[in-house]
Amino acid sequence: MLFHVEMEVRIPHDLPTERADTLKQAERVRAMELQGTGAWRHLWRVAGRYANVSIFDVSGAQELHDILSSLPLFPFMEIRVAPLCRHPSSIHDDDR
Ligand SMILES: O=C(O)C[C@H]1C=CC(=O)O1
Repeated sequence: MLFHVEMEVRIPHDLPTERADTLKQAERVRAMELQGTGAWRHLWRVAGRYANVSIFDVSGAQELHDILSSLPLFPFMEIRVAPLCRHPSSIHDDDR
């Protein structure tokens, strides 16, 4: 099942830089792992914002929640999720 996910990162200004950098590095490693498994199918930076737009391909809402809530930056992210289904006019075979 596909989900459109938008993540906005809001790291508090009083979080020590070292801690923030460690979390960002851990997030990067985890994001790359999840892309490798196919669960995190697409990842784009939103221009001009510390935000991304992503497509997740997971079994359902519970798996998506488990993945998102275990991300290192999860405590500092505002996340919006939209479930996706196939568009009848899509010409792409992998839109499901
Ligand atoms: O930078 C972000 O958008 C937040 C997060 C998502 C992937 C990653 O590496 O960090």
